[in-house]
Amino acid sequence: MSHHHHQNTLAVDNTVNLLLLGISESGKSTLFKQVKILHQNGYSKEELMSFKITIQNNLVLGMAALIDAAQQLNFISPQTITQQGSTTTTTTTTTEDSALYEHIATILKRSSSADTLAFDSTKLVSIQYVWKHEKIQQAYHQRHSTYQIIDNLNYFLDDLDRIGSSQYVPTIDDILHCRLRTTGVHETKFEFGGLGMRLVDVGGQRNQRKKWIHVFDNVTALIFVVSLVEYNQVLEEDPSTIRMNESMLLFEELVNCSVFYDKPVMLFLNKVDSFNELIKKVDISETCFKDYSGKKNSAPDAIKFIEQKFKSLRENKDADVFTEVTCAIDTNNIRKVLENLKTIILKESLSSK
Ligand SMILES: Nc1nc2c(ncn2[C@@H]2O[C@H](COP(=O)(O)OP(=O)(O)OP(=O)(O)O)[C@@H](O)[C@H]2O)c(=O)[nH]1
Ligand SMILES: [Mg+2]
Repeated sequence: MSHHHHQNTLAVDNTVNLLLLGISESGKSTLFKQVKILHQNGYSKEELMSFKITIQNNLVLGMAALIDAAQQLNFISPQTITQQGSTTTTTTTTTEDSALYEHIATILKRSSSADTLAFDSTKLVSIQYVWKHEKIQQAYHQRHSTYQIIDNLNYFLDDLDRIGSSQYVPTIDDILHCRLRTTGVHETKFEFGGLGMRLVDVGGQRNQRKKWIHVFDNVTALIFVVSLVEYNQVLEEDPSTIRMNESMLLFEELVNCSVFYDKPVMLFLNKVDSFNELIKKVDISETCFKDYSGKKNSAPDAIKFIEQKFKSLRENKDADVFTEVTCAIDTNNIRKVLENLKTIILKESLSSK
């Protein structure tokens, strides 16, 4: 095949334009980070340090969300904490309980003027105490689907001594585990097996999606990212909607619109590591897949089912949906996934005329 054939699907400058789309927290930016690790220069010390604040915010905001959830689920009493973070309980509590509420108050304390909850090292002991507390652990492992806890909170909380130290420099693993919501449009270019690639990352929350239209020109392939644990999570923007349902609606809308109708579509079923744990506790038929009649608590069966659900949404039956089950925080996994992606892109661009 001659190079002329590439021109049909690749952009005029022979660049492969890849678009990462999907709802919030599906893992788009984590994949974007992997490209930097695998195909660009990785992270310099300065770049690693720039994540320190994000990680510390993950710690304290994550803890606050967990405390809130523990109250809502009645693991700890809700009346005891005021907005200012002081305890107001007058009921008799055990010594252990009053220690817990004091530490909670310390974590939720806001610096005098600013009203945002911020990290400072004086909160470390309290974060450690509260995280280890039995009731908080129970709340965390309840994994109830109606509250918002960032995915990898335990990763950071279990390593508090390292992360809280004044000498702390974030590692690559820390970067891959931390959570920073994307706003706006981010693009990066890299060379991969003789191909020039351009990868675009956008924010997935509802209020970010109106910006997507601006990146729909000259797309080579769509990479739609779904977090497999979404079946047990609700949207932050709209707690009455199960995330997986939002993902399916969005996928259906995108793959059937004229921009992507004939384009290669890659479906990344992400967070398989967390999914493999969750599926043991919560079956997909308990939440958004009431029609699932496969083997209960079986990861492979559930994944197959979810894959079929998504695939069936594509109206263009001449076009495939290429599925990859991924773990975006695992660099070796993403190395293989990107190899497969390249193979598919090359095959597709050759076969389309
Ligand atoms: N355990 C685990 N965590 C993951 C995986 N992929 C992403 N995460 C975590 O999930 C969280 C959200 O990932 P992001 O990449 O920021 O999600 P996003 O799709 O860019 O979200 P928006 O920018 O809001 O659209 C981060 O804390 C990631 O570390 C995975 O495969 N396994
Ligand atoms: Mg993002």
